[in-house]
Amino acid sequence: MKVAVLGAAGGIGQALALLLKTQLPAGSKLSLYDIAPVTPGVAVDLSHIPTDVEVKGFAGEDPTAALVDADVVLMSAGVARKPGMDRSDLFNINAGIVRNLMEKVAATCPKALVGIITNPVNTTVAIAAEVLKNAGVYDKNRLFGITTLDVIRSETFIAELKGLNVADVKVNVIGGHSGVTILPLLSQVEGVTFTDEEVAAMTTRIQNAGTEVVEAKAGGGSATLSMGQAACRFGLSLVRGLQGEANVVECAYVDGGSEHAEFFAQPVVLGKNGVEKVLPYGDISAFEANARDAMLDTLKGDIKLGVEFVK
Ligand SMILES: NC(=O)C1=CN([C@@H]2O[C@H](COP(=O)(O)OP(=O)(O)OC[C@H]3O[C@@H](n4cnc5c(N)ncnc54)[C@H](O)[C@@H]3O)[C@@H](O)[C@H]2O)C=CC1
Ligand SMILES: O=C([O-])CC(=O)C(=O)O
Repeated sequence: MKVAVLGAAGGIGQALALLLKTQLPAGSKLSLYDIAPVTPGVAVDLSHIPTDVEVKGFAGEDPTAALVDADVVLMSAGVARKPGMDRSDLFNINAGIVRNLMEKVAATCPKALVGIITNPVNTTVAIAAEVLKNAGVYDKNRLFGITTLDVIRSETFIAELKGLNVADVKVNVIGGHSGVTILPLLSQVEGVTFTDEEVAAMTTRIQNAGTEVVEAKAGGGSATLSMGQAACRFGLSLVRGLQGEANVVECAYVDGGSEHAEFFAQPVVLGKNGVEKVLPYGDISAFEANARDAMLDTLKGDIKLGVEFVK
């Protein structure tokens, strides 16, 4: 199994690469690419960790060498937010970066499962899809926006509030990955009840959790370590699905035939070809149905921006 990380010298990329080096199955290959010249050095550094995962690093303008024979590509290349910015403010720089890297993915490893981390995810995934379509290699089951950070935050915050073991808390988060498009389905959390006030406050906290980190880092970037963990969990789930493990389920932002929008985050079963099955997200409360309906104009606008950028 070969996993390529694009943006591997960055805050997320280095954390993710470390976790993958220690957690990928024995015999895997880890391929690190970043425009930054330090990247081969990051690979040398990781290669001294005694696990059976071979690490190679590539720098410069062209990611092709890193992408050859990749089964999974995880992309965090781009710029991150500073206080006062929205994720959508990253579009001007990151849209072009994602487009250019996806052109290389389409040409070099068109069958790879691709997980997009680079923000604004609601839009960059649409950009990636358009590039793959233009190259004639689009397979909707192989492209994912990684929204796992919203899931692990929800699980952490709920466990804290209710005094639970976080390992026992499972939450689906649907929609997209910015502000009001992030919708945790708190009504479905087993064995937990929330007051209306708790639902409103918890939903807002989860939606603003990225900003919480951006402000706490005070100009030093956005979530990197928790995102490294989230992307590692999602990447390992992709690998487990590819290896034929049954019942691997994650929420992800996919082109899954949703009635709500062209791309919509919801639970999916992962398998040998990426999305094996899109799962219904189940019964939701009136509060959640209102929030879902209220997000759709924003989400569809974000997607349209990505489609139009490539066209
Ligand atoms: N999906 C999610 O839940 C989350 C997404 N993000 C996003 O992930 C992205 C990366 O964040 P960080 O790692 O904190 O940023 P960072 O600035 O620490 O790292 C980004 C890396 O991308 C590299 N890069 C820039 N242009 C490139 C190109 N053309 N080709 C290859 N590499 C290139 C840079 O050299 C740098 O090493 C941001 O867009 C951020 O908003 C961050 C947190 C959560
Ligand atoms: O908020 C940001 O800019 C980074 C991000 O996507 C997150 O932490 O969820």
